[in-house]
Amino acid sequence: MTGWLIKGASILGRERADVLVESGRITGMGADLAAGDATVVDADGQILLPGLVDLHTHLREPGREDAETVASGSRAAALGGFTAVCAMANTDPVADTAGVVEQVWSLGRDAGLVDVQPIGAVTVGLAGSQLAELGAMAASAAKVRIFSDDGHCVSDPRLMRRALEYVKAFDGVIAQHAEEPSLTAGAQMHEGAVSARLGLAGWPAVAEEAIIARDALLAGHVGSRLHVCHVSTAGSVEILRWAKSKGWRVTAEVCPHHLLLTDELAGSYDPVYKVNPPLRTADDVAALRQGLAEGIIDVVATDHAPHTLEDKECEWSAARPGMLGLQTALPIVIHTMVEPGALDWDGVAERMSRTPARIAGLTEHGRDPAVGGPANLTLVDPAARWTVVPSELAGPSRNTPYSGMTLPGVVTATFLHGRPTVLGGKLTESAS
Ligand SMILES: NC(=O)N[C@@H](CC(=O)O)C(=O)O
Ligand SMILES: [Zn+2]
Ligand SMILES: [Zn+2]
Repeated sequence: MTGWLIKGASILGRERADVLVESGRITGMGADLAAGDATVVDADGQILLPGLVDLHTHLREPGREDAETVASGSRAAALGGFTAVCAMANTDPVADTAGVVEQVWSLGRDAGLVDVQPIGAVTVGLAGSQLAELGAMAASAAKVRIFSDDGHCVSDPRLMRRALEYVKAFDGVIAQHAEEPSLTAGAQMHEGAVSARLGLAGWPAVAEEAIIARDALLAGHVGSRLHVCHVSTAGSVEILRWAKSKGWRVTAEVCPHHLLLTDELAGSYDPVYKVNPPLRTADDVAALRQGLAEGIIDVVATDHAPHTLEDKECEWSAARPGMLGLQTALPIVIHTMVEPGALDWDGVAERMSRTPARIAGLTEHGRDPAVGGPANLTLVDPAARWTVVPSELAGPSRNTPYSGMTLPGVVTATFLHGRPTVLGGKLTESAS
């Protein structure tokens, strides 16, 4: 098998080097490497990053293949520069048994565009009353390490405690959708001045913050790992700061949409802006950016949540919450964090590759380009701009909130285990 010579890329925004990729590994790095039999990829002016890793992706299979499949979501992921995604468990049937997580895992392997790491449900059927077979999922071929009832909160504190205790045996982590359900009954958007003006029922910040505080205390108490999904409020950042100061094993993610968009958009009554947790205020956006820059928020995760036209193009209250995210995540991070100077390219690698890989236990991902290391790589042209056209995105769903926006950063190539899944900004022949 001949290899690939990535020529002249800036490695994590620093020195320029040629990178030779052969048989899945990086076999050479340095100035002016000879191409030999390898195919040259001109990377002048481009940034080479470790392949991006998403801790929070909804692939909808099994059950809602009309919105997304493992294969279509894998295409979106590769185009977005991802080499690994963690597939959320809120499918139909729910990924709460070894059988379902193994099915998702093997569908990912068949698609072959990104490593699909299934997340297992915490409770049977996401119903919140009985622990799922966590041990069987961990021992399965899918080797599940992250468990989440995402879409629902594990709201019973005793059950949450037991789940945290249980996963310690295999260094697992509970990823919590932090939403106290009794405070969000009927909620349609962020509770605040805009919801009062629009007359829509609100989702108060405290519904998120109360659960994060409780779960941080529980994780500290039992010495286990907690990961907080889609943090969306300034108060949550303060609670995380406090939890980390205690030395507790708490990590957190923020979604690109919460780094850019605000609750004012609900005034359009366009359900494309409906999401859980909801878009918050400009002050929250500023605090989330600051928290991400400081590392109080450890990672960016997409919460890629495809929905069909029927589920989105209806009245606001009937629409499902969630937005597409895989193909726009890196551009939104460049726009909100890199261009304003809040994060450099090493910071992007840390928040979108190294740390998510470590949290998920994916040892072949999240590693900086180095000779002998795995060739899971993303090449991005930071100067190029593109305009988001929903119909041009991968997959059957169209629910992007960025339609018509021109964003910085084009993923020109993605390499998965040494094989390009994307070249010239397009899925490779063998990959499409
Ligand atoms: N984020 C959302 O608004 N929706 C997610 C569920 C979730 O992440 O809570 C979905 O599955 O559609
Ligand atoms: Zn959620
Ligand atoms: Zn989600």
